[in-house]
Amino acid sequence: MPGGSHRVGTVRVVTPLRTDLPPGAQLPPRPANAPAPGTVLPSHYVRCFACGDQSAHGLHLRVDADAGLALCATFEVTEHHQGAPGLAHGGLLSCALDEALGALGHLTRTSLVTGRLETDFLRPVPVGTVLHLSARVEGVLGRRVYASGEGRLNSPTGRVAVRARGLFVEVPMEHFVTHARAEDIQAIEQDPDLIRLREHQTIF
Ligand SMILES: CCCCCCCCCCCC(=O)SCCNC(=O)CCNC(=O)[C@H](O)C(C)(C)COP(=O)(O)OP(=O)(O)OC[C@H]1O[C@@H](n2cnc3c(N)ncnc32)[C@H](O)[C@@H]1OP(=O)(O)O
Repeated sequence: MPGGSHRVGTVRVVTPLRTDLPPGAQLPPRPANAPAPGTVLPSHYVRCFACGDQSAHGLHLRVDADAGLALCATFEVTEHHQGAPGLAHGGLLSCALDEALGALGHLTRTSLVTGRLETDFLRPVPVGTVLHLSARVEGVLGRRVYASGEGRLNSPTGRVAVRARGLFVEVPMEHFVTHARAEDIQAIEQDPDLIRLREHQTIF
C-alpha cells in the first residue's frame, strides 16, 4: 500500500505512513504455544463491543486462528450497525478490523493495543452482509507489531470491501488495570469470567 505524498513545486515527496513496515522489523516464528489453526479464539472481554457476547448491539465477532501469524473472523452487519440508511457505518467497520488485527496478540502471545489504524473503504457494506475478515502480522520491531487485514463481502473469497493496516503496541496487563474504571475492575474481581485471558497470564 502506498504511503502519503505531497508536492513541493514539481517534485512529489513520498512519506512512509507510520504503519509501513520499518527497516529492521521481522516476522517472528509462530510460538509453539500459539492456538492451533482452526481454534476459535476466546473473546478477551465479554463486554467488548467488537467481540463480547454480552454487548447487546455489538459486532459479536467470531475469530479463528489460522496458520502462521494470521487469523480469520466473521460478523454479520445488523440494523444496529448502520451509518447511511441500510449501510454499515465506516467507523464500525474500522472497529471490526481493529479487533481482528488486535486479536493477533493471541498468536504472538502478547497483549496489544492499537497505536495507529488506517482503513480504506472500498465498497459499501449493506445490512445483512456477513463480513469475512482476515488479518496477519507483517512484522515486529521491539514492542511494535505491524499488521494488516481486509474484509470481504459474504464469503472468504468475496469482493474486498474494507482494508486496514495497523501499528499495535505490546503492553503489560498493568496497562488495563491502571487505566480502567474502579467499578470495572471490581466487577471483574467479583466475576473473573468477564475476561478471557490466555492461560499463561494472570491479572488482578
Ligand atoms: C484484559 C484484556 C486483555 C486483552 C486486551 C486486548 C484488547 C484489544 C482491543 C482491540 C484493540 C484496541 O482497540 S486497543 C484500544 C485503543 N488503543 C488505545 O487505547 C491505546 C492508547 N495509547 C496508549 O495507551 C499508548 O500511547 C501506547 C500504549 C500505545 C504507547 O505508549 P507507551 O507504552 O508509553 O509506549 P511508547 O514508547 O509511546 O510507544 C512504544 C513504541 O510504539 C511507537 N508508537 C506508539 N504509538 C504510535 C503511533 N500512534 N504511531 C507510530 N508509532 C507509535 C512509539 O514510537 C514507540 O516506538 P519505539 O520507542 O519502540 O521505537
